[in-house]
Amino acid sequence: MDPTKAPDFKPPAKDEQLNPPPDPTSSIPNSDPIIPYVLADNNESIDAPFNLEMNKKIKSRINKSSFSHVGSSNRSQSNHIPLNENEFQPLSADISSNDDDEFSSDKDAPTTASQNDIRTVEEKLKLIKDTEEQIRAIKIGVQKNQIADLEEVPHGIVRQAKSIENYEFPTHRLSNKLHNPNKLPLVIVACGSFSPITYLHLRMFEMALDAINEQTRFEVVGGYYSPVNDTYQKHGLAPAHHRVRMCELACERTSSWLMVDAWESLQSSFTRTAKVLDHFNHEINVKRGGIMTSTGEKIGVKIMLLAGGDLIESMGEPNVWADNDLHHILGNYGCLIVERTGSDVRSFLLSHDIMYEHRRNILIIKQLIYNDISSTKVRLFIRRGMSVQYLLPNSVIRYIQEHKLYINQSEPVKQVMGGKE
Ligand SMILES: Nc1ncnc2c1ncn2[C@@H]1O[C@H](COP(=O)(O)OP(=O)(O)OP(=O)(O)O)[C@@H](O)[C@H]1O
Ligand SMILES: NC(=O)c1ccc[n+]([C@@H]2O[C@H](COP(=O)(O)O)[C@@H](O)[C@H]2O)c1
Repeated sequence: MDPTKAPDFKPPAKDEQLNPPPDPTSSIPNSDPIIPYVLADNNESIDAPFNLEMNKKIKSRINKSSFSHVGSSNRSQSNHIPLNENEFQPLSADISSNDDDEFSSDKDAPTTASQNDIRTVEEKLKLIKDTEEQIRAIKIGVQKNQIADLEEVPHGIVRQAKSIENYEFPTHRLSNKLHNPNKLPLVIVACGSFSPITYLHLRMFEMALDAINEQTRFEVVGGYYSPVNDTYQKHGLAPAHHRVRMCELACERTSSWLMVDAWESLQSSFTRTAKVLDHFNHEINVKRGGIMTSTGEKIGVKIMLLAGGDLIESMGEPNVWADNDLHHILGNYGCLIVERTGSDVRSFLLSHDIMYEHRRNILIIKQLIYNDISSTKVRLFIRRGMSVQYLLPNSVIRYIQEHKLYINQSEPVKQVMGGKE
């Protein structure tokens, strides 16, 4: 739990620079904050549907900005990640009341656009509407990928290497292409112990997926677990290669979009979460050049940290996270926070200066069906010979049994009873 106990942990100094600094080749794509606001959500419930009026304005802006770029040299360089703000779709926050005037005057007096352009705009809007309707029609009911016959996925596929020399970034479920022309790509990364991974950890991603689809203009193109390194001093950590493998078994046979990345676990020491996210940015945006849009252009993928309320609250504890790291994580990437039973994440965000500063890049996800499966309790049940059926996937239970994990450990009563160390 306490990274200050990690062998290489140095207490953060004020204004400390990232040490070592992030890979200089790893430039963060200039991706927009997510919407809607979290604290300033205009009294709307967090699970309110996407604001249609705002959506219309954004679409209108998209059309305008794409027209303004037609023929520009930037646009024709199809292989670069847009780092120039002008090349991105507008922020909801950028759409001011002046824009409202601009939009209404466009409607009344299209003085600058030719008739041809207007037809193209209308056609384009119709295309967007049709695509959205199609997507909406497909999205009603249980999704095909949710009922994929995952039991058919072959057993025994090991994707992650056990040493950094043989490491390869997993991309077998990372989409190559954005499906929705109105959305921006997003990869979700969950950092944690996963000792062992449970159905709660799997559900967290599904909850995040629903929230992103409903409330933001991002399209999820991949999801990753990044199990923490063995040097992270936490009770109950099984060796990293077992935790990676259990995550892999859980993903391969229960999900059609989740993957496990062993990079963090294969490092020689504890890697701060800010650097782990830099690694994902490097692999996805720098090395792969982002993702293809429906128009064949490559754009940067936004990367966000997925975490539970307890992890976020640890950001307020002294000496656990460096301020610079928090600015880096929340400012350049962003955070999806799954509310944990009994924790008041909104009040915490309000009280935490750095979080509040980056609140537009943070989305709180309400658990509509509360799930509080705890890895600590699962380990306890295993030690006591009790059933853990239906708390975690069978393949993971089988693996724990085969490798005799968690049977000879003891953990402080305080941790088992719910008080984190
Ligand atoms: N009940 C929960 N609700 C929401 N998020 C949770 C819950 N339990 C765990 N998480 C989140 O899951 C991620 C991975 O958790 P991690 O495995 O590090 O701890 P844990 O699940 O609390 O396990 P342990 O019991 O070993 O402490 C973290 O972001 C954590 O906040
Ligand atoms: N300074 C940091 O980067 C920092 C501090 C505390 C926890 N973490 C990360 O949070 C995750 C979960 O931690 P816990 O299991 O202790 O809640 C781990 O992946 C850990 O690496 C990072």
